[in-house]
Amino acid sequence: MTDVATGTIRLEKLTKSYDGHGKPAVDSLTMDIPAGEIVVLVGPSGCGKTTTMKLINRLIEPTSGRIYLDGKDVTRENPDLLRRRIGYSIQQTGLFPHRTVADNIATVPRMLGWSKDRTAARVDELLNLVGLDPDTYRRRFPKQLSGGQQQRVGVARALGGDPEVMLMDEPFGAIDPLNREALQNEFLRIQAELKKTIVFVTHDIDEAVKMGDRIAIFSQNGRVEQYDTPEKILSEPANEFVSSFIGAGAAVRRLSLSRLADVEVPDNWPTVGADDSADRRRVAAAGTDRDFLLVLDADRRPVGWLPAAEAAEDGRTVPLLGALGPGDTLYEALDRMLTYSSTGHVVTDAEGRYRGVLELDSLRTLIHANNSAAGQSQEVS
Ligand SMILES: Nc1ncnc2c1ncn2[C@@H]1O[C@H](COP(=O)(O)OP(=O)(O)OP(=O)(O)O)[C@@H](O)[C@H]1O
Repeated sequence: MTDVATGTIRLEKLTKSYDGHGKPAVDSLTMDIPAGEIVVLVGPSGCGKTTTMKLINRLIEPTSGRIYLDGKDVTRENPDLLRRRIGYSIQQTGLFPHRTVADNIATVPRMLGWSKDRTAARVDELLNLVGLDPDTYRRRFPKQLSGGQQQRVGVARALGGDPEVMLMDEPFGAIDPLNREALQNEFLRIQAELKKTIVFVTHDIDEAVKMGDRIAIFSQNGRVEQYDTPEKILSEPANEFVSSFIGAGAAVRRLSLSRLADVEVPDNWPTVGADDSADRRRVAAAGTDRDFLLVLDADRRPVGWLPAAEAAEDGRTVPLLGALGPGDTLYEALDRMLTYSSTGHVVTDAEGRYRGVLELDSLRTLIHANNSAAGQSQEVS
């Protein structure tokens, strides 16, 4: 087993029975968790998600079965040593209330015996990584932070000793939807850089679809009903349990898996330059039946909409609403269109330059293509 990638986890027939409680909390669970991926455990309350996590880092001991890390059996390894290789962040953040943010983040580096300088540098690096200014936050105490900031510190602390594996138990559970989305996005950005092996628990299927490279749908007693990519789970649920767990709206959820960077956006919208003369603007307006022309600056960055009827006048534009970038998904595009009822939505590239304009009709075409690719072309029509 020498060629196993760092961070690979294998659970083999893992069972946890609590004394005096009939059925095991986790019953003979076998699961391979590939290195560098986010695997999301999702399922109803009491199905054994948290127990599985705690078995992985040996916060609780299995009744039977084995745990392998990097191909090595760690079922009997010293749990303290094991936990230094595995970061753990939980819903209630578990921050030490009487220690500063810096001290909290330094927990594992200290345990590992890092020097003061190396630890301090690591704390600042991690604070920057999770989007908190070190000078502002390192000396604060947890209660002087908002819930979302505490979550960020929790994530930074879990990353402290640069672990191979991160276990995250509903890490964004207690956060309001807006901040939750921001944290999810930031976490995905961090993960794109760090490529840790992450086991992530949630009860929210939307969060699972967004965060997971793979999703394990648990039913009861740590029984896995399906372990697959989000695409497969949404388009080919393995059984009734999975179908009912993902609920209605699987086709809509699947939209959140397609990014605008990966689809073709119509780029034939009439445009004019911000410095164009009134004459040129008039010619452009005469050549289209659109009500608005899109105005681009010298770098082809969209600056506003020009009403075609006033194209020859002073060139005053109407502001752009809800421009879409390459990281936005078809789901976000649809949401934007329903929120702002304007006809077209500008799509830009990573540099903010004009790529095209999406309208409800062109979006519908993309959605159909997306659903056909998943083998279910009839769901959204
Ligand atoms: N210390 C314990 N003693 C006895 N039973 C326990 C103990 N901890 C958990 N259980 C039981 O084991 C089962 C699985 O619990 P677990 O916390 O893993 O579920 P979960 O899927 O994480 O649930 P939730 O989504 O509600 O957090 C439950 O039936 C629970 O009551």
